[in-house]
Amino acid sequence: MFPDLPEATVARLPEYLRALHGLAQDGHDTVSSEGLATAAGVNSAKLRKDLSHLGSYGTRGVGYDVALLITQIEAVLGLTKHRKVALVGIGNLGHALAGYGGFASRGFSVAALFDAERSQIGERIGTLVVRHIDELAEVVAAEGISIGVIATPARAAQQVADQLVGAGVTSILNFAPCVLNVPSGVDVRKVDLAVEMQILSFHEHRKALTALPAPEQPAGEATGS
Ligand SMILES: NC(=O)c1ccc[n+]([C@@H]2O[C@H](COP(=O)([O-])OP(=O)(O)OC[C@H]3O[C@@H](n4cnc5c(N)ncnc54)[C@H](O)[C@@H]3O)[C@@H](O)[C@H]2O)c1
Repeated sequence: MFPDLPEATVARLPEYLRALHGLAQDGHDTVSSEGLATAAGVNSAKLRKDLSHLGSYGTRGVGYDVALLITQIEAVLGLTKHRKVALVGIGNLGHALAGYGGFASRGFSVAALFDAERSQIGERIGTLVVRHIDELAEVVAAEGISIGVIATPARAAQQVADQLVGAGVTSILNFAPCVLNVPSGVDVRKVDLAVEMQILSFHEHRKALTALPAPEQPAGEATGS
């Protein structure tokens, strides 16, 4: 289904979905492309093109049906199926992710927690208990887990990725700052806050440079035509 959907469009669909859920909660039945674009933080021409890939064009003068568009986007993203996630590495970040209650309403549940450190094993976080990484394969199979989240130090991440793949996980979200090698058929997404900060640093740097006063022209030199 939707084999030609551009990756950039796929990346924007969750933003549209978030905006649509907000509109629905506020009692809106329909929304214009401009209204949805503003709520999602993209430009409206891009939004219309993205949604046309789904066969959704809206109605002239009315806009998009909010409930219908939510259903269409959830179907494309495969969110009609609740997905179970295994979280590996229950340190600072792992604790924050394990305790975050916002995943369930977005179609996911953290179904199992793993760590390699004996002192962490057995800790209860919410309704889950941290298990040893050696139990990964057994739990992934029993729970039907398809997504793994890596929140270990970078030095352990490749080994953990191999264990996840070996256990049958086919999608990995990697928080460790390193590149993972995985077989074809396994999808990896990376989240790196430091990279986002470095991009913002670039913009700060550029703003500072463009704000500098133009160098003074030497006396007597022509300044233009
Ligand atoms: N992406 C981001 O925005 C972001 C932000 C903060 C941290 N990080 C990264 O996330 C990772 C975790 O950071 P943290 O501060 O929570 O680290 P941490 O040291 O507090 O926790 C890491 C956990 O991984 C466990 N671990 C180590 N090797 C393991 C293995 N082979 N199998 C299972 N568990 C193992 C450790 O026992 C520990 O509990 C790091 O790679 C860090 O760089 C990413």
